[in-house]
Amino acid sequence: MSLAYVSTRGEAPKLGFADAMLAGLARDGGLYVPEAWPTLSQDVIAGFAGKSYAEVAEAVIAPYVGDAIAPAKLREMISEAYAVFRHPAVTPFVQTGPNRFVLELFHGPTIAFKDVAMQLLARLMDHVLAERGLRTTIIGATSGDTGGAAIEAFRGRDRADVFILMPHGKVSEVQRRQMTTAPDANVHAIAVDGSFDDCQALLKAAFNHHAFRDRLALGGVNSINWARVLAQVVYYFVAAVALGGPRRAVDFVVPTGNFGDVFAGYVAKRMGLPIGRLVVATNVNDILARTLETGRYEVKGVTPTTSPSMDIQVSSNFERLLFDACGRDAGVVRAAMASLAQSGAFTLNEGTLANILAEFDAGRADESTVAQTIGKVHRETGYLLDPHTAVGHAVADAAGLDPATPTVVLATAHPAKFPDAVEAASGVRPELPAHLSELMSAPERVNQLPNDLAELEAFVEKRARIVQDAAA
Ligand SMILES: Cc1ncc(COP(=O)(O)O)c(C=O)c1O
Ligand SMILES: N[C@@H](CCOP(=O)(O)O)C(=O)O
Repeated sequence: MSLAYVSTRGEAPKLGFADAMLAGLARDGGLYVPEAWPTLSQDVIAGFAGKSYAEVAEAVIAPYVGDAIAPAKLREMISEAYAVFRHPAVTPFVQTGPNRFVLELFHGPTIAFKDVAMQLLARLMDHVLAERGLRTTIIGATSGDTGGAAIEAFRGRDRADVFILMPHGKVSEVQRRQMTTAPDANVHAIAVDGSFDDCQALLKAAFNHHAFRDRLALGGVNSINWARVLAQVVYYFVAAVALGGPRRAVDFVVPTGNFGDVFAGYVAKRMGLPIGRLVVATNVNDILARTLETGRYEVKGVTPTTSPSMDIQVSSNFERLLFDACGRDAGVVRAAMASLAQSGAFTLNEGTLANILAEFDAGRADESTVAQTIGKVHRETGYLLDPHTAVGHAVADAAGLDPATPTVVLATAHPAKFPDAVEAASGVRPELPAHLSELMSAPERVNQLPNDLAELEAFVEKRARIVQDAAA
């Protein structure tokens, strides 16, 4: 049997795994979550020691998939997805201090952690679409990394057209080129005049326009899609077990923007993984740190930083945490989201905030701290952090964590994605891995659009093959 998935806003139909994955956003604007958290026994978790990444992935993911995909097919897709990674461990560690470990999540094709989930998601979606004889039109929003990973994972696939919205002029050159140099006809990079939050709002508005959504069979590859978050749960198990779990707890510090990655850590904990603290690390765009300090989630303007992928104010997956932390009362979530839409803020009640603080800590790192951290870690260990990982490393330094507990900082991007910031902080210009050697000279193809839903919809309608098929 497949688990049922419910919307955080309680007004969309319950779906099985495959339908929730194809739906992306729930029809009531909410996010799908499993009706209950599957758990793994401590013996099963202990048994992950010595297993390959793909084997652990199968054990963690299968309970969420149930009979929606045949087990042998699921195993095959997982094995293929992680075979494309350039490191045999898929997500190896580097030690940067006593009991401090950096978990490198950037050995996939686009050298950011998004590949870990996207390589699997593309295969899962393709499989389900092929079984059903369907096509999808994917709209994605990116602050820099999701877009490149999605384009790489879906390019050339016959069943999906992909439209990626990026904030014009606000991603790094490497990130932009990863989105604009794919020659495949089924992928479209769109530079929007606005911020990532504008891109994500456009995406959600397109999904909430049901006539458009249905005509185009819209699909999502952002962390609004439950399957994206699910695939990210795996590396928490892999990392914790490598450091002695489940016999001892491990703390995780997670560079955070849209709250998908750290929410995946929360899911791992709900499943039975002994995680000590989950630390939300933000740059100066610190809505999440402020929310945990004050109980008030309040959107302010976005400040550009050297960690542009985390220049986010409206942090989509916080809605999933809110749903759990308020006792899964969809009415509370609806009220909070209505208040957010109306006044740009909502306030958590005491019990909900206490439930969140029981699991999470938070901290922020400003720009000079990020630069100092890159320089210091490089001087002391020879290791180059990217600016997003440096946010995590700096927050870990200040978080007051128990020194006897291993701390894992998630390394979410390769430093060569942000060479200017890394060079300025360390004096060393990081080189792109060899497989990206053509990237900086390949011709670019990009479309520019205003921050306007009607224009976006017209652009997509004109190019999506699903519309052309229907007209033929
Ligand atoms: C390099 C990098 N680090 C951290 C984050 C933040 O992750 P999340 O949005 O899952 O919180 C992102 C964007 O998602 C990113 O691209
Ligand atoms: N930082 C992300 C923003 C989108 O996050 P997602 O996890 O919801 O896809 C990016 O790099 O695009």
